[in-house]
Formats: sequence, structure tokens, C-alpha cells
Amino acid sequence: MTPTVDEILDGSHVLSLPMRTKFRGITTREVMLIRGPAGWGEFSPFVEYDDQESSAWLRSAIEAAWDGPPEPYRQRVRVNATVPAVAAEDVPAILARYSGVDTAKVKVAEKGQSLADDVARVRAVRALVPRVRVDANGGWTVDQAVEALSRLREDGELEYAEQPCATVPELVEVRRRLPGVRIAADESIRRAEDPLRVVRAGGADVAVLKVAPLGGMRALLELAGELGDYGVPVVVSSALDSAVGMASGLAAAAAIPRLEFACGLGTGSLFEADVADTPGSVDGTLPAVSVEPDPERLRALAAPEDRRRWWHDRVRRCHGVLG
Ligand SMILES: O=C(O)CCC(=O)C1=CC=C[C@@H](O)[C@@H]1C(=O)O
Ligand SMILES: [Mg+2]
Repeated sequence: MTPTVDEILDGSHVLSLPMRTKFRGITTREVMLIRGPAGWGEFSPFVEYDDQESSAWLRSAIEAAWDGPPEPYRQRVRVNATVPAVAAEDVPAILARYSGVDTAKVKVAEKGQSLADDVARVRAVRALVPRVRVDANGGWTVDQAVEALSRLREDGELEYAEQPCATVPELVEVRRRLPGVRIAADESIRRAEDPLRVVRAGGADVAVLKVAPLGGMRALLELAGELGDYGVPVVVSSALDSAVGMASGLAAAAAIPRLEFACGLGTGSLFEADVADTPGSVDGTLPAVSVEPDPERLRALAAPEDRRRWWHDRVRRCHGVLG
């Protein structure tokens, strides 16, 4: 049963979280937290997403606040460091916020930057972390991907390359031309009508799964099971969530029977301030625990009134989509 709009908005908070480093083009992350009988949930589709796509995020927030997390298989989840498209000299400061982490995901193919920037950044990461994956967010053509990934492998292997190109046929082609590099699908799953299409087409060795875009923890677990039938392992990753959304990501990851890869759930350290004090990584792992926002932070991080109204309207529209 979907709660009513009033039940969802009652006790909700719209927050504006400042970021330490620009990430996916933003320096402030707006999120809405909702509260239900089972705890807190996060509704935070990126502001440019339409209502159809955003409604999955609302379903996810409702699941967290009304149903709570699924049964866990483990208490802690291995996480990777996430390195935004910063200058190579800024890499050590980013990695210093991840304790004991042995895997880093490095953003590449950023607009306005060159392959030389990516090579330098990845080299700076390799100097500090043994295992490196890259994420191009679909920013390369097939030829660019083949050239860039070949260059990026000259100094050491890549664990995988996430979404090197935007479309499924391009991923299939890159995978065919670079048999030595595993290809991970992210946008081709979370923004697709059919999340299994990329796998059926032979475009992915690894699947990156995010709780909110997929409509919740249980929807993610179901998809992870289907991907397992295709022999495709999954990585649970954040959607640049606050500590509340991250708790759902960690709970979903903790409930997956077999986890081969470190999960992209360490992005809390990209925020200057978060809604709760959460434990930092220990030996490269984070605990899967429920999170209670700090009332003081909720006050300090509250978004302006016009933004609050905008998010409330968005909830109403997305609630209509859910029906
Ligand atoms: O996977 C990670 O290491 C962290 C999460 C992450 O990279 C992302 C979170 C939110 C939005 C995305 O642009 C981005 C991604 O593309 O995976
Ligand atoms: Mg990605």
C-alpha cells in the first residue's frame, strides 16, 4: 500500500548538502528525507530527472521508511573510494578520506578535460591504491574508448571500465574490441526501460546497481538475482545519497548472497556536511546500520523555502505516477 502524499510529506525535510568537490557537475546536492513507521527514507532524484524516472526514487524512499531493510547476509560491506575528475595533484587528499580501501573508482572522460588529464589522474591513484576501475559516464565514442582504455592500461590493469559509451550497441562493440577489459554497465541499467537488455546483448561483464533509480532495495535484489542467472556479478553503488540513502545502499549490498566487488557506497566523504554522523571506513568496509538524522543538522542544512515547495510538488507529481 502506497502511503498518501500527506503521510509522506508529514515530517519530511528538504536539505541542501554542500560538496567538497564538484561531482557530476554539481557542488550542492539537494535531497528530501521522509519518515515512516519503519524509519527514514531518501527521495533525491537529480533535479533534471523527469517525473516518470523520479517516481522509482519515490518508491524506493517509501520502501525504506515504510518497510525497512531486507534480511542481511553480512554486517559490513567492502567499499571503493570514488575519485571525481580532479587534477592529479588533488588525488591524495581525496583518497586520504578512505581508510583501508584497496579499490578506487576514478571518473574519466569529463567534459573539457583531455585523455592526458585522465592518464595523470589514474596514475596518481595507482600510486596509492592497488585496484583501479574507471567510470566514463558514457562520455566516449567507441574509438575514443578503445584508445583511452588502452592508454589507461599501460601502467596497470583496470578492474573494469564503467559505461565507457552511452549506448548498448557501443558497449557491445567496445567489449568485442577490448577483450582484456571488463565492461560494467551503469546508465544502461538504471536509466533503461529494460535493465537486462545490455546483458542479453552482450554489452556488460559487470552490472552497477543503485537502489533509488531501481525502485528500492528489494527491486535491486531481484535484479541482482536475475543478473546472477546470466553470470553477471553486481556492484551496489550510491546515487550520491546522503547518509540516509546510503544506509539503503549498504542494506541492499549486505543482503546480496555473493559480492565479488567493492561497492561504490563511500561517496559520503564527498560531502562537506551530511545529515548524520556515520562511521568512516575501517579496513575498507562500512557497516550496514540504520541511520537517524541529527535534528541539529536537519535545521542547519535545510533548503530555502522555494526549494522545499519545489520538492513537495515533485512528490505530489511522482506519487501520481505511482498511482
Ligand atoms: O560508484 C561509485 O564509486 C560512487 C557513485 C558514483 O560514481 C555515482 C553516483 C551518482 C551519480 C553518478 O554520476 C555516479 C556514477 O556514474 O556511478
Ligand atoms: Mg557510473
